[in-house]
Amino acid sequence: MTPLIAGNWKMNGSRAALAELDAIAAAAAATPGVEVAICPPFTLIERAVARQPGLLIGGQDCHAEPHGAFTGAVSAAMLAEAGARLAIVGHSERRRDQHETDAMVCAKAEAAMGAGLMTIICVGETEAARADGGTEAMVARQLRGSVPHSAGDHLVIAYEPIWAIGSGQTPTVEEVAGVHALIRRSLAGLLGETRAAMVRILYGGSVNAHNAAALLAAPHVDGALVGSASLTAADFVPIIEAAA
Ligand SMILES: O=C(CO)COP(=O)(O)O
Repeated sequence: MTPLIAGNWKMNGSRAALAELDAIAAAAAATPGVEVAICPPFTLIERAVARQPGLLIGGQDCHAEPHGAFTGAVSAAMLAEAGARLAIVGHSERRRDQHETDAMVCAKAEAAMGAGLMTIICVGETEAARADGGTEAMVARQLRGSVPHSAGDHLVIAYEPIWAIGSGQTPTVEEVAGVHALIRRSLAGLLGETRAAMVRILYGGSVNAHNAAALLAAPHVDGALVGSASLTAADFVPIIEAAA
């Protein structure tokens, strides 16, 4: 399986920051065995695609409906028309701040796949669930609710423990391997063994140049979803290289 290293710029970046894509694209071209994606804010997608057409450029969200009276929202088809080839849905920051439920995330994922976009569905436990030993139950429940039954090879899952995002803390490599194995088993139950085997499962949460190699070497870790360390080529390129 080709590893995927995806950067989520969140609400960061500017036209000037797109200059970082040049060195990122060069690193991606030099490591053909690794797929590299950047998800900038919506407003930068077209320029990012124009600047580096070889990179996979994506959106950080999409609406479940194709069009209509949804002020502030962007549909999956609009992302695709802007040149995006993937979409992140169900990021924990949107589940928290926009109150997105599993059902809403599932509808967004269906819309994104319907528009032909590679679709990264994010799951991950809260700190409280982890403290109670509830990590696997929470992740399995999110998968059951968020993964469309029709999902095929466009599907990517990102396991992002909420407490690890932006905190500098990560689970141990063994813990990550355990949750990724659970995700693979859950997907097999939802989609069947054959389709589940094709789904890339990314780890996200405080991935950096120092911890990437160990995390990416864990079983069932097929790439990374990177936040702050994707904002500059200096931080992101070593993570791409660690996946090679
Ligand atoms: O939320 C994340 C990516 O989607 C992870 O963010 P950080 O890499 O900044 O912890």
